[in-house]
Amino acid sequence: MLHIGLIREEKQPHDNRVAFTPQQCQWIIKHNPQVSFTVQPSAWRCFTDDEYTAAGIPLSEDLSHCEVLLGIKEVPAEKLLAGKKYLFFSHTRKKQPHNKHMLQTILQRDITLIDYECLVHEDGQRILGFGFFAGVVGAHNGLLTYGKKTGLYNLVPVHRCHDFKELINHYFGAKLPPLKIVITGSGRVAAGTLEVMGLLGIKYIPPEEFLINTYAYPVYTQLKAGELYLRKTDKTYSREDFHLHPEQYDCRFLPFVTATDILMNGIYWDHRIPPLFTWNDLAKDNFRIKVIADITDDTNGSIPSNLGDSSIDDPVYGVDRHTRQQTAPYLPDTLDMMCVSNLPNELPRDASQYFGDQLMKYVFDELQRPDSAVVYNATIAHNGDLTERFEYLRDYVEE
Ligand SMILES: NC(=O)c1ccc[n+]([C@@H]2O[C@H](COP(=O)([O-])OP(=O)(O)OC[C@H]3O[C@@H](n4cnc5c(N)ncnc54)[C@H](O)[C@@H]3O)[C@@H](O)[C@H]2O)c1
Repeated sequence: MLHIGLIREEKQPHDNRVAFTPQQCQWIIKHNPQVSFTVQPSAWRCFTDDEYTAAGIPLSEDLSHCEVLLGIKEVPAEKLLAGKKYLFFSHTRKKQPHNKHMLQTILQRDITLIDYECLVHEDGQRILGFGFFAGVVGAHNGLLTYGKKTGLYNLVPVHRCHDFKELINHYFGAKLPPLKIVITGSGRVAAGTLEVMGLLGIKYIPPEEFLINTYAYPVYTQLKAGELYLRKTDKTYSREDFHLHPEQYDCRFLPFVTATDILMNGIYWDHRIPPLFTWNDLAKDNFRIKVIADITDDTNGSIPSNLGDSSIDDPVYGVDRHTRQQTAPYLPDTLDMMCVSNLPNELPRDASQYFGDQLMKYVFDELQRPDSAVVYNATIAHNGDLTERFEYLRDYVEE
């Protein structure tokens, strides 16, 4: 038998997502009679204890009989059970200082830690992630903010909806004014934003036409890395080369600041990649963008006016384009920034189901194979010792 426990999220503030929904647990047990689930009760999980009970999944505070424990966020050190195999997002692989004590405890307690973030397909693409629903919520929030700012229309906040289906119902009959939206990126976040464009019937326009034309209806364009960056020396773009040497590329976004009302930013970014525009560009009269949904969300990162995270309850702040200071949002001359860092928590039931689907399809069988390379490559600690791939964390845990 394989006993799997779904742990309660204990990190503050409490996360409301879960690795498997009640229906997914039910489905797995039906098709894998050798597997059992136990769920630790939780008052803040997006699926209630009663929903698990109704699906025939037992609840128990005590998970000591489970070999595998599934969570989402980091587990507080004092809650870690010795000798268990844990899967969660540990945020330790970049030696994050705030998680050092947790990893030290994992090693002391002979725990095996498999990090979701390190589970990748053969081509290096990540198997698990919440980006799609971050994109959905981010795009919605960008549109909602623009509606509030201009007073032209109203949208309901996503977290007031029970789930994505209810959100889609709100879209029936929604009529948006003519507005121009730029979406950046081509990953899961971008896919989520495109979903919202499709649901609202916002029309795609190729970038070169978007730049010069005006439209009587809402439109969007998408800028992928190939359209955003050019190598300084020969004005070409090669994906492989860009990933290796992004500092050798210029960003070509600038013309779009004069032709765009809402920017939905979903690119991959690190500090070597040039920002989309500068503070000086922002202060110019021809800067047209009124709202930025910065889903990528790096403080002073790809968007210089990202002055830090906002929250689901208070998602938008204004930025004065001249003083560079944070202000109240929705003022006539502010640039309004939506910089929520945990967007999928606004649609936790759908985000959890999507996550669980990927986990079921691509990880579940691997977990039961003793020689799985996919699992091995994501195993940071095995029975209380760092694995070879993660040996580079030794100085971090021994500091
Ligand atoms: N605000 C939120 O709640 C939230 C939630 C999820 C993700 N995010 C952020 O959104 C951004 C995009 O996430 P995603 O899920 O779409 O990512 P993804 O992994 O699905 O896609 C990233 C894109 O960037 C490209 N890329 C990958 N490595 C790269 C490199 N080294 N250099 C340049 N490009 C590279 C990939 O080819 C892909 O097109 C990330 O910064 C992520 O942290 C934010």
